[in-house]
Amino acid sequence: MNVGVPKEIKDNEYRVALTPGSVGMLVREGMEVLVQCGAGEGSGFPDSEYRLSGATLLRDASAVWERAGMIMKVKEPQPSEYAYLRKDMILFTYLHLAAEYELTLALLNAGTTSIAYETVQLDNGALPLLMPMSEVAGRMSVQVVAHYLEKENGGRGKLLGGVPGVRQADVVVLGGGIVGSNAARMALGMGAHVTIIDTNLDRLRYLEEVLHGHLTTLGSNHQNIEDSVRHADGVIGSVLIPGAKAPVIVSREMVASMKPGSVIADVAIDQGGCVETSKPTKHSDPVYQIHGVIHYCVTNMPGAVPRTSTYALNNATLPYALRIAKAGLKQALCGEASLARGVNTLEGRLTSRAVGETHSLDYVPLSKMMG
Ligand SMILES: NC(=O)C1=CN([C@@H]2O[C@H](COP(=O)(O)OP(=O)(O)OC[C@H]3O[C@@H](n4cnc5c(N)ncnc54)[C@H](O)[C@@H]3O)[C@@H](O)[C@H]2O)C=CC1
Ligand SMILES: CC(=O)C(=O)O
Ligand SMILES: [Mg+2]
Repeated sequence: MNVGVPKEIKDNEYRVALTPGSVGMLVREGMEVLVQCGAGEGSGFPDSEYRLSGATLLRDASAVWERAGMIMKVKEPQPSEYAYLRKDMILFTYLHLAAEYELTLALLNAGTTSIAYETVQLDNGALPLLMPMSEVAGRMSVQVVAHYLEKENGGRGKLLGGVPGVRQADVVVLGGGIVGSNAARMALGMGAHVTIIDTNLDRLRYLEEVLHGHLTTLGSNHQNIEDSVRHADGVIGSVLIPGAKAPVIVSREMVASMKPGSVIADVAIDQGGCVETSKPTKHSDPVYQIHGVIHYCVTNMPGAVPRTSTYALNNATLPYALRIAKAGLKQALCGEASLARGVNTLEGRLTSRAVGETHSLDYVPLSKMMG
């Protein structure tokens, strides 16, 4: 099977789907790997390293898309890439289809088989291909909050950790999963007071045990969210229902109750966001204000630290890519339930229940299509 790696074209997206080292692994297994010239530059990998690893370098994105049996990307295809989608190809990348109606239709109309990194799911519920980027985004979100709390950046001029004799900042983390726990660890490390709110009480028990510092854990309900958000200097949105649109748990009224110059980083924006006033932003124009509250809603946060993110992503995706490329898709899906859960569309049919329910589209369970 040919594996193709086009250059990412989303705003300020510097990650690349395969490192030269990963290309070498695929080539050693007998695959041809087609890499677009310049695809790795943003992550610090020149074309020469890909050539040494055995990749075939192609100048145009169209040539990579046309010749590859499996396209590996980082971000969901952008509208200008929809024309490349075909029936006889596998697309393996982040997709976030619950927040991408047009892309969902484009995949269905083209008959493309797509596997979303973020819905590959182990039997215990863990999301192994989302996890590394959630670790990055969770850690970054605290840098974001600290940055925008500074006066010159529009914030209320508060230091996360305070100083002796002056109260530290209050950071509220909505959803204590991978993003949330990484955010909490960073914020606690900087001396902030952190409140983590989650529906999963076992998760809160665990977090209370492993995290140290000024930490409060709260069950997720309207009252707890309203009270916490009102007093927060920073709010980090990190709830997820895998594959589905994020539940909106912070209302416009709650945002209006926050102090001017406080900051919301809605990391869950790639699934639609968990704050009523959130709308997607780009690295080139990352924030806007509503009710005097700074909103940061960048959908590809890890793209800003590509050297870390590309390696972290490859650690997780390469074993799956090797399995698909070696065994072929059908065989790989039969042998690997976690990968089968990642399939969102198969040959023009929607196989994700969560996406079907979000967009009111018919879906067919994968098991029915595989016979
Ligand atoms: N903007 C960006 O660049 C990035 C965004 N993300 C996104 O961040 C979000 C979170 O991802 P992960 O932490 O990996 O997910 P996760 O599954 O590890 O954690 C989600 C947590 O939300 C909790 N939750 C669900 N409903 C809730 C509710 N109503 N109230 C409170 N808690 C609730 C769950 O119990 C779980 O603990 C996802 O949408 C993911 O795609 C991840 C990486 C980068
Ligand atoms: C998960 C995701 O959307 C990202 O890493 O950009
Ligand atoms: Mg998106």
